[in-house]
Amino acid sequence: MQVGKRIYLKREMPDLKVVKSFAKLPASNVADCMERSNAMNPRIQLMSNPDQEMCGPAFTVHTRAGDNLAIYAALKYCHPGDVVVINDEGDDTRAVIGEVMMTWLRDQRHVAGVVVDGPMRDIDSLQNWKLPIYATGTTPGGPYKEGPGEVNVPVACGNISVYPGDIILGDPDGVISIPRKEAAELLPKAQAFHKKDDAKAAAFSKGTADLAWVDDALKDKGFNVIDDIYRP
Ligand SMILES: O=C([O-])CC(=O)C(=O)O
Ligand SMILES: [Mg+2]
Repeated sequence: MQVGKRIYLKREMPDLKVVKSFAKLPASNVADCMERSNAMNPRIQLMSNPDQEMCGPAFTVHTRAGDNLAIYAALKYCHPGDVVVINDEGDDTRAVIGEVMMTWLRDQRHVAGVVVDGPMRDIDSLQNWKLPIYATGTTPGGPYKEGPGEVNVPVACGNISVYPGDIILGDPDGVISIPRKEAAELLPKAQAFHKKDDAKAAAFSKGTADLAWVDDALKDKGFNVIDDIYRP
């Protein structure tokens, strides 16, 4: 089989009940429960105007820099509820997707979202869409359609490894990837963390939060609290 031109139609899939449950949690809380890892680089920006979180199994695409033939293959083969995750080899000169392809993904494939580690175009219209769309920016520069590229192989997106079938969760903060095999075990921890985080915000609002630990940490790490002004 020709490496660089493999299009896998099948993936190991996550438990879809688990996927649905993650959709109710902030991406930040879930990432915190993975030792604060697995959050994509902030160059991956929310470009549309969704009214709910993006959550679904990754349908991955590795496309050649500035080329979108492999993304067209994904258009053919992806499924309802998928999040299409695209690695564009770090190119920032050409948009590899725009309104025409997004219209198909929304209306014919009913995907849960699209994440492109590269530029897109037709933002004038797409910025108002409810479909969650993440990309690094926009350019009118268009893509080639030559290949090579691959579908449903491991990809890097926003500096994070994404395997086909990993759970992709996105909200206005950005996007995280949850490893498929660990997702069910992580879910209750993330739900408990989220509850605690809400309670924490309430305690900070009322002034009942206990910040004694800050003094301990500063002392422990050798900080000096100086009752004087800074003099150059
Ligand atoms: O021309 C392309 O392949 C990408 C594009 O603008 C669209 O999907 O609307
Ligand atoms: Mg277009």
